[in-house]
Amino acid sequence: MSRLVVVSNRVALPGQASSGGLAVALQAALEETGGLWFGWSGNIADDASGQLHEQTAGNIDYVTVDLSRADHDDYYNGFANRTLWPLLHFRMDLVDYSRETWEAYRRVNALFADRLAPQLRDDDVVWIHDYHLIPLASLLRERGVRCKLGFFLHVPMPSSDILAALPHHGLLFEGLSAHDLVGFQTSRDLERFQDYVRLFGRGRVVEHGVLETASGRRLRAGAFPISIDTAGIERQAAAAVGKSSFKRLARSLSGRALAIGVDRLDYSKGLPERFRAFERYLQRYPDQIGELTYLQIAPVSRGDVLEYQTLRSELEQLAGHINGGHAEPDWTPMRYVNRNFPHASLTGFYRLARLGLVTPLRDGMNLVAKEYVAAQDPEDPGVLVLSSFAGAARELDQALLVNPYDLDGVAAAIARAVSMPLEERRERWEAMMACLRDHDITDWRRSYLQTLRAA
Ligand SMILES: O=P(O)(O)OC[C@H]1O[C@H](O[C@H]2O[C@H](CO)[C@@H](O)[C@H](O)[C@H]2O)[C@H](O)[C@@H](O)[C@@H]1O
Ligand SMILES: O=c1ccn([C@@H]2O[C@H](COP(=O)(O)OP(=O)(O)O)[C@@H](O)[C@H]2O)c(=O)[nH]1
Repeated sequence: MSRLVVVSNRVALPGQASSGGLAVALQAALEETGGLWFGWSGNIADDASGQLHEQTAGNIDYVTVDLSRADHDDYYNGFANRTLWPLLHFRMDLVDYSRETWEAYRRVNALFADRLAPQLRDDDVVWIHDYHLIPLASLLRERGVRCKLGFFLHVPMPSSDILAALPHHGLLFEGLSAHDLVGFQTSRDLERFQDYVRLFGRGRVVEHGVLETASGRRLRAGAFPISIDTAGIERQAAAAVGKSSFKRLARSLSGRALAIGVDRLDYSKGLPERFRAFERYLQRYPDQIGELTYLQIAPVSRGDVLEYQTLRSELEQLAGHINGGHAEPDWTPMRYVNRNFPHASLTGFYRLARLGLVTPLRDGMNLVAKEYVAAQDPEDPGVLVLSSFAGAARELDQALLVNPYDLDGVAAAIARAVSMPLEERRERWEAMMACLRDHDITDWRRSYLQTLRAA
């Protein structure tokens, strides 16, 4: 069997806490097959980019690259997270484009190609991940790499009119054609990409899932919804009940129900809207006052980026406002925590929560939604309130689906979840769990790699 080489900006190095879905999912996928994981080391070097680090843990070899402060600022904080991230999440109002950060993005991709190419063998299968590394495959081909190259986009693919607003969009997205397979989270993302190729990319859709570029090269494209280690999360959640973190949280609730949200502190996650919807729930359902405590875990993410700093201040203000206006001497409606928790604790928190609140404005998939479902007690499962704009909503359609912009609708879903009878909770949970058992992380990895190998 050929070696699997995974390439991503974020690498879950052994012993490091990581709160992003990509790192969590790739760790699980690589543990099954072994292979090489290549990406950014997480270090910011004083002088130049490019220092390599190598280590091995279990069946995974890690090769990572340091970035200089300037490259990190312009490539990661800049073009990746202030240009592409908002663009791909339908937020043109937040897109900040400059030629300087675009050049840095290309420079860092070229650096990755320079460092990775000598490590590759012709029979490797290379799987490149996400918007940070769109040009990498064409740069590897320029360096003589001949092995299979696949790409997976973890974030949404927006409408082609939005993509076309990006200067140099042609140059950027044509780079995808150097792959043998391009994967998306949902069939909607795939359809929107095909529209782009047809309308703006000077290419054509030969048939659904087969594209021909302007230069005549053919590639495959498909939808491969990412998932979780369903059985592992089930086991972890059942075991978490005996842990002190679970018991402390349970005791602190004094018999009240718990609603939980777990999100990186990111504007795509719809946190201000969710906080406001929770306040709307407190205002509209006075008979339920004091019955539900809302815990929001929101580890700080991309904290050097202005928009994320502004969001953090906004959320602190909102949480203070909601608690100031609605708390009782013996009860605080919401708890807002900026710490990162390991899965061993999180899965217990999910299980304790009667209600999982996952209401992003846009999200490629959202693994938290899937983890919340997998962590439930089959005898007494909680209810998932899920945004229709998360990729996960395509599969978890037995959740209470909401429009995160509709605060009254989200408030009503919270009230409904609090009082939902056990029988209905079980029915909904069983349907969602059946889907997660059939489509877990192993299924995702296998179906993508089988398609890539056959492409
Ligand atoms: O690496 P960071 O900048 O710290 O950000 C964390 C990750 O965020 C994004 O995750 C996406 O991937 C998840 C798994 O497929 C998906 O469920 C979620 O909807 C996406 O937002 C980002 O795409 C990753 O590259 C980051 O590592
Ligand atoms: O304190 C935390 C917060 C989040 N996560 C994990 O980070 C991932 C978040 O992935 P998701 O797809 O929901 O969103 P992303 O952050 O990748 O956009 C999930 O596996 C969470 O369990 C974690 O381990 N600890």
